[in-house]
Amino acid sequence: MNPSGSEAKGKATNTLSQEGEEEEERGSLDSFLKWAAGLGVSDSPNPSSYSCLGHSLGVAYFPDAGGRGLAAVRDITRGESLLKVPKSALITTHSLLKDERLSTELKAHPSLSPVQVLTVCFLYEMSKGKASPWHPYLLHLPRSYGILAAFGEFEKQALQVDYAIWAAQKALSKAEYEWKEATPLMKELKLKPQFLTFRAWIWATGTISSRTLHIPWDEAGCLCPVGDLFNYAAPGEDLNGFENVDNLQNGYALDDLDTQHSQRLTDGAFEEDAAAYCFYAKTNYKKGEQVLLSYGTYTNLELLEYYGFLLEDNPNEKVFIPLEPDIRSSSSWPKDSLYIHQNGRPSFALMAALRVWATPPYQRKSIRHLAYSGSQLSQDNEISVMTWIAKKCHATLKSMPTSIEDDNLLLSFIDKIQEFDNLWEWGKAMPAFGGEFCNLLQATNLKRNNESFASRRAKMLIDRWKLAVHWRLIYKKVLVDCISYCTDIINSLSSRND
Ligand SMILES: C[S@@+](CC[C@H](N)C(=O)[O-])C[C@H]1O[C@@H](n2cnc3c(N)ncnc32)[C@H](O)[C@@H]1O
Repeated sequence: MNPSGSEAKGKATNTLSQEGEEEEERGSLDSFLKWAAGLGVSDSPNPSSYSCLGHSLGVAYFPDAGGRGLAAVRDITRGESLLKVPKSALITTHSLLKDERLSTELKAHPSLSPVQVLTVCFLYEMSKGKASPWHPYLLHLPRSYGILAAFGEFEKQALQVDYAIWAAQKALSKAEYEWKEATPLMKELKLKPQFLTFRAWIWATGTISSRTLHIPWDEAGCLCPVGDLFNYAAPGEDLNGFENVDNLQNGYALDDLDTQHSQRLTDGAFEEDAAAYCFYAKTNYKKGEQVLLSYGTYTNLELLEYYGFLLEDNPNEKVFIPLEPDIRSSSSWPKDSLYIHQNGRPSFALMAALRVWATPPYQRKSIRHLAYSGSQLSQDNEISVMTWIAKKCHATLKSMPTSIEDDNLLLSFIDKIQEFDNLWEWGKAMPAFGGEFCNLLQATNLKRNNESFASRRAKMLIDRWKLAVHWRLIYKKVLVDCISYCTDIINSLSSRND
């Protein structure tokens, strides 16, 4: 272990393409960790001025789980204190407003939201370059974000599902609106031209949304040097055991347990007594393992929106299928409670709403309380609900432009895409995706004679495309699992009549 704690060995692995980036970054990383130690950040009860890491944690690369992150440099026991970041080291709107010019100019723009203000302050510091007191921190921030607001038309359409496309459009419109509103202030502050662009704004908002931690005194949150190097693990995995076919049929489903398991969703919090952001181990870790933080419960679409990644197995995933308006009007369940869980099981509310809807209107009033308490109404009712869901999932899958097999193939091609020097060569290799390929060409705006995927812009676009394809693939897999689940229930109920 490097004494600075900037490099952890063990289970972390590197890819070849990352090595160059790492080499480039290592210099700034060591000085960043030393700078943070100077601010009192430490993973040890006996802080060192040389590096803030090395006692419990070290920076390492996990290509399949978040890229750069923090690894255990020794065996760690659940509940142990891992890292403390003093209040004075947190980057908040308040700390940034110590800059007099910023503070004065801001007074003339009272309508900007707290997050807009933090974004402007952040870009202002970026624009100051080495003159910013936060320069060592700003230098090591990742340069690209695949957040939903960054999705162009091509990536949006690649999501294939209306509500996801709509969410991407909404994120983009919101970002555009907020950027335009904040631009006069940024001009008055004389930010360098590259920090005035919409691209810079998207990057800054992506950085802020994916790295800020909650603090009680500012709703925009804080940037937390070193504390923001923890990658994410979804909370709630341990609850999967609660749900099985029996208790679902009796009406108990994961969403009802949310209040129980939300008691401790995060493993880091600001502690007034310590005047520091404090991080604790949520589980036991072996030396070399990645230490993860649960930022909160998010569906994959929300993870894409705020963090720019998604999880293949996300216990908090919610998949929505198109529902006829009279299903919603026949019950009072909120729209966002009517979904399918990651394991293919319909949510409690979706089952209750469909049980009522599948009952003749004149009987609904008398059975509603039973359905709302999660009970099956009758065998016939249950079979018709399960049949309806299975058919709906099937029709939804059929209406999508590509199948699960297509998407799996496409994902493996996207992984290999960098091996092709030439876009047209790649296009020939995968005629099955002709339409999507043409759209990619248009989106990258690359001409026949300028065919490389090597440009940073093309690479970022392909990363976002991959995220979109991955998202729709997970969506489809959940529908397939839901069909199997409904079919099993139908078969089991029907066999009772035999
Ligand atoms: C707070 S930062 C974590 C540190 C970050 N990896 C870095 O290099 O600075 C959050 C970002 O890390 C990445 N990330 C975190 N957890 C992840 C995971 N489980 N899978 C993929 N990416 C993840 C995403 O890009 C996310 O926006």
